[in-house]
This record gives sequence, C-alpha cells and structure tokens, in this order.
Amino acid sequence: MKQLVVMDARGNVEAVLGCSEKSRTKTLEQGELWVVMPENGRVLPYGGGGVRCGSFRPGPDEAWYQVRLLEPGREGDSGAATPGESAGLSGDSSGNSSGNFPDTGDDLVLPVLSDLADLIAERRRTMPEGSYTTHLFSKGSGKIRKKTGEEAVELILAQDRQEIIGEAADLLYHTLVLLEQEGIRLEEVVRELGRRHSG
Ligand SMILES: N=c1c2ncn([C@@H]3O[C@H](COP(=O)(O)OP(=O)(O)OP(=O)(O)O)[C@@H](O)[C@H]3O)c2ncn1[C@@H]1O[C@H](COP(=O)(O)O)[C@@H](O)[C@H]1O
Repeated sequence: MKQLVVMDARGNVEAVLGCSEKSRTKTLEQGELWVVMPENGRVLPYGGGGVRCGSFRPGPDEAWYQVRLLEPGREGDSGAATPGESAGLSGDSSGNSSGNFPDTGDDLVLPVLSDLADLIAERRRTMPEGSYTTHLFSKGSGKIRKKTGEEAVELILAQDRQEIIGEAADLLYHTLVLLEQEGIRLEEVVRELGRRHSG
C-alpha cells in the first residue's frame, strides 16, 4: 500500500492516508476520492463520500500519491475517513493544516512548494478572477517585489512561534510569485542551494 497525501483546493495538506490499487481505480473511475484506512485496510470513500478530486498523481517517488480536492476541506465531517484520522497523524485541535503533517513531514517540503509553484504559474497563464495571485500578477513586478519585502519585514518582526510560521509561509508564497514573475524555476534555486550545501 502507498501513502496518499490529500490536499484541499488551496493546496493545504489535510490528511495522509493509504492508497491501494482498488482505492486508486475507484477514485479514477468515479472522480471522487476513495482511500484505504491504514488501521484495518478497508477501502472507504473519503469524507463519507462525494469528495471530488481535481488531480490525482504520483508523488516524486514510488512510495506515495498526491491528490488535490476540488472543494474546501471537510473538517468536522463525520464521514468514514475524515481528515486527520489514522496514519499516525499529529493533528492539533486548532484545525490548522500544519497540524496535519505526518512525522515524516520533511518528505512533503519540496512537493508542496513545487505544487504551489505550479499553481502560481497556472494562475499567471489563466489569470482567474478572485485569485490573490492574479491580483499580484496584474499589478506587476514592482508590486510583487514590494509585497515580498513587506512579508520579509513582517517575518523579522514576528514574535511567537505560530506568528513566525505564518509569516514565513507568506514570505515563501510571495517569493514563489516573484520567481515566476522573473521566469525563474524553483528547481534553479533549489539546485543553487544544493550546490552550496554539497560544496
Ligand atoms: N499561499 C498563499 C498565500 N500566502 C499569503 N497569501 C495572501 O497574501 C496576502 C498577504 O496579506 P496582506 O495583508 O499583506 O496583503 P493584502 O492586503 O491582502 O493585499 P494587498 O492589497 O496589499 O496587495 C493575503 O491576502 C494572503 O491571502 C496567499 N495567497 C495565496 N496562497 C496560495 O496560492 C495559491 C493560489 O491562491 P489564489 O491565487 O488566491 O487562488 C493557493 O494554494 C493559496 O493557498
């Protein structure tokens, strides 16, 4: 059985569950998410059923898949397989999506960043109404640089742990928008970090 990282429509991780050939086939046939409950191997509809998938694809290695849902998360839903259940998740009670990262959260760092970078690139191509990313691209490079600078300042002024995490997330997002605006791929930055790290 592989792991399945479930992301909501905005790209936040809301659960990590199991995926078998059977659950994958049912998901792809129906367009609605089916998962394997790791504790008993049962194949059940996610969130009690009817949760539609926007994309379902392999992760960067063989061990897992990632799925992005079309609708917002269903926190508090009493369905069969709800976010945060099972798979040894260390969810917090605040409903903060960061609490849904598994202990092996390191494995998700690049996939989540790279998925977000892809979504930002798509926003730039399609410029959908109501998207904050569209708003930034429509204002142009000056605005994006200014916002990135503001987020950097907000990060250095942040005091408590949760505030620092929130501001760092804002800064990472705006940095990705800036990179897209400049036609620089995230991989190029990661490669530079890798070169320094190994050198
Ligand atoms: N990760 C982010 C993200 N981080 C921060 N922000 C936005 O950044 C803004 C920062 O707040 P500010 O008060 O500084 O800015 P503001 O007053 O809203 O905006 P301005 O008028 O100053 O431009 C907020 O509006 C946040 O919603 C983000 N907006 C979008 N994303 C992700 O980007 C993806 C695409 O989102 P949309 O483009 O909105 O669909 C999704 O996965 C989102 O989760």
